[in-house]
Formats: sequence, C-alpha cells, structure tokens
Amino acid sequence: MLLHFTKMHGLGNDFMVIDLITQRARLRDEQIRQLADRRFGIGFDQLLVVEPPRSPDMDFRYRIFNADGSEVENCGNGARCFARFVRDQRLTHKREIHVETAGGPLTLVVNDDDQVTVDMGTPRFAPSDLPFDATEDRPLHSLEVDGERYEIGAVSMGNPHAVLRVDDVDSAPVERLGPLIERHPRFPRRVNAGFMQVVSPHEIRLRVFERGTGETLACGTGACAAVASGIRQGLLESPVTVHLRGGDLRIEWSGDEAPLLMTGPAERVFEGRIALA
Ligand SMILES: N[C@@H](CCC[C@H](N)C(=O)O)C(=O)O
Repeated sequence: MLLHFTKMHGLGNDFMVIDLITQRARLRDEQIRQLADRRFGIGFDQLLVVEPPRSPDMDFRYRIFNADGSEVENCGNGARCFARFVRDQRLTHKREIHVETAGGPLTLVVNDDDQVTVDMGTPRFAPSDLPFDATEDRPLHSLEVDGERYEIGAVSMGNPHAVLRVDDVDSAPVERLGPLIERHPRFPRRVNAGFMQVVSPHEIRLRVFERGTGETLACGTGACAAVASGIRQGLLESPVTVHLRGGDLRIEWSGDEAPLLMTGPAERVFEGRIALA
C-alpha cells in the first residue's frame, strides 16, 4: 500500500508525520527503524502519528515513536509540528487544539505569526514520575557515570529527562556521556540527557542526547525540563530563551503547579508517498 506522509521539522528536530484518520496502516518497530534510516529510508528523529481521540473532550490522539521504534510519552517540537499539520491537512480549522498523548493531555495554540505555543503541563520532579531510582525528590541528585560523580536534575515532562549543568555546551562530552546517561541503570525506562549552559537568568544554551534517537538539533521537552530544573535550582527566571543548535525556543513557567508554556516554529519540508512492505 502507498502511505502519504509529510516531512516536517521544529528547529531541525525532524519528523515524518502520518495521518491515520483518513488512511489505515499499522507500522511495526522494524518498519519504523527502516523509515527513520537516513540512507535507506526517509530519515527522521521521530515519527508522529495523528489518530482520532479516545476521549470526546479531545480533538486528536498524538502518538510519537523514536527512530529506534520505541513509542514515547511526549515530544515538544513534534507537538508544534502536529498543530501545523492538522491545520494544513484541514483536519481542523481550530487555532486551539487539544490532544491526548501517552504522557497526558496537551493544548496547542497556533499564534497569528504561525509560531505555536504548547501548554506542556506541569513539570514533575518526583523520581517515581520518570522513573528514576532515588529515594528523595531533590533539585539535584548525585549520579555516578563511568567512574565520575555528576549532579543532575531529574524532570518529567511526560517523558523523562536528566539535566546536567556544564560550563560550555560546545565542549561538553555529549557524545561520550549522553549514551551512558540514557541507559544508566537508575533510569529503568532510559532517559533523555540534557547538557545546559546558563548564560544569564533568562538565557541558556542546550544540547540534548535523546533517548531512542541520539543527539538532535533541538529537543522541545528537553528545553522545558532544563528550564524547569534551572528555575527550581534558583539559576533561572521566567521567561527563558533556550538556544539549541537548530534555533531558539521561549519557555515560560511561574513555578509549582503552573503550566509550563513553550513557543517556537514548526516547518513543513515536503510531502510524499511510500510503499509499505
Ligand atoms: N524531540 C522530542 C522528544 C522526543 C522523545 C524523546 N526522544 C523520548 O524518548 O522521550 C522533543 O522535542 O521533545
């Protein structure tokens, strides 16, 4: 069968987006890995799937798969692309869109300048929310990696994040530590590893080694988690501009139970049809 797809990106974090409301398909893990391959397939960091909602209060169900085929709870850059996709495909005309994800409900708002603001919900720090093997909920946890001790913030944005503060993201050992943190035994479902450089209370630089994908040019939930961890540690104040290798995001969070808002662009690159085996 031929499956219609759209290739999109949010700050260079790239996606294959498929509409499973007007089309039918069931993708196996190995098919997702093959489609994600940048030489033998289409190439993407995540596959985003649009489905009908299960709850009548929601507009869509939004499912996310990493390049390794694993299904995950949330994807921030993907959420902005999702909003743009459902409007471009005329699946909705709404500017405020409510979606179900495996990590909880999200509200996506398409602004007049076509940037998208996502209400990402409230950051969670309890170790059991990630999950993370630790007895206390603390701003920083000591983690031994490759014989060295690091202080990390543990944050759930629906999906799990470990945030490590570094002096300079350009020289940070992302390629070496990223995979070790991702698969650290204290994170039983693996984790996304963020490397945050604080530039000022309102500005950070960030690189993220993503669970199931590797380092990406930008990670939306990673940006939210880094800012939430930085605010909790008293290093940052809302709003915060996050400089990622693919561009900038604006994050606002007034703390405690307040929702965290992420604003940034969403771009369509091309459309195509692919034969599924
Ligand atoms: N790129 C995403 C995050 C995608 C999921 C992540 N790799 C995970 O496994 O949790 C973003 O923009 O948030």
